[in-house]
Amino acid sequence: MPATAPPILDFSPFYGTDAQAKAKLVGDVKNCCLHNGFFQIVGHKVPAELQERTINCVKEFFALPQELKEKVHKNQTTWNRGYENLGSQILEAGTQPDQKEGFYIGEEIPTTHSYFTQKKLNSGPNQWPVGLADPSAFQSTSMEYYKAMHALARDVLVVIAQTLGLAEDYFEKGFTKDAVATLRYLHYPPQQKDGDEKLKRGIGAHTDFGSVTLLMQDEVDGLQVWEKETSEWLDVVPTKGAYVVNLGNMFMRWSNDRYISNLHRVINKSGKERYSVPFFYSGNPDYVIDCLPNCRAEGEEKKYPPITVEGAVGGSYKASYGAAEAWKKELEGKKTGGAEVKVEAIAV
Ligand SMILES: O=C(O)CCC(=O)C(=O)O
Ligand SMILES: [Fe+2]
Repeated sequence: MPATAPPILDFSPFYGTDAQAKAKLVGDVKNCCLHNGFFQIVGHKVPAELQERTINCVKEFFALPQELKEKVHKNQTTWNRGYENLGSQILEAGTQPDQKEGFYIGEEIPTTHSYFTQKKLNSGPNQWPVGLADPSAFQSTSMEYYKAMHALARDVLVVIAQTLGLAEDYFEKGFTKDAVATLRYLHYPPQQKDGDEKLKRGIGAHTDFGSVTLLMQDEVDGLQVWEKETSEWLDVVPTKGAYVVNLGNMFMRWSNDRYISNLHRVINKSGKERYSVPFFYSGNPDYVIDCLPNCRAEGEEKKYPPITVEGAVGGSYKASYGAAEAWKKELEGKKTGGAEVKVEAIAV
């Protein structure tokens, strides 16, 4: 059978009473988690109208004059909220900086909150742009969508718990309490059709850092998922209203590598502007990630020592920005005849 992009699963049985349909959903999700940790869902409860309003916010923000975007630059915070220029991150060693610009949003955490004072995982106040038609609508829509993503992530985790034979509320007992998550608005300008595919990426091949990612794509394609069985990149053709769901590195570690955090990338060769909205669910920063039950055969050792969510997610994040800085220094070095800086392989 030819390899296909992540299957589209109907999530609606999760909200219904049909036990057989629920069991099928759990079985399908399990197969995907074992295969490459990627699936797509329709039949969720996020209103299409809210998705559309959110995508409109994304487009309006990136259409702002550059100086207005830079007024809310994320470098003005140490907690990574706000605008990020094109080319700020390298997610694939050996490629040029990623051809995307972004805007980061998270929980509105006041500077008096312990998450802020203890510098927990990107926690702090958001930065909100000015110059939009209705700045307060941008803010309220963004936060409404952010909350809807939290709810959907928790529902997906209930199903994932069941795929491992765990109680439905397994993750709700601590992991999802006061959980940290990041919503990211992304814009990928069109890349030249004859561009060097090997070196230019919208986002270089990478795996995500956290537990689960929920991605809304607009109608322009470009996302590809690595298929290890056939060694090829499979296009994830956008399906209106669907979420691409994938497991991140922390979940893979948590499951003793039973479930997969898989490589994916974006190359925007469509000739059109591409927009997407990933939501990265990290979890409670103090929660300790230690091999989940039912993830080891009799007598099999744990592969990893326990680590907090903060420890697992925080480190990978820093590495990907360090690589882009190193690349820029290397260029400068070449121009001035200075010493070359080697771009390190990135552990993401
Ligand atoms: O834009 C996309 O389709 C994918 C984005 C992504 O993989 C990421 O931000 O980690
Ligand atoms: Fe990703």
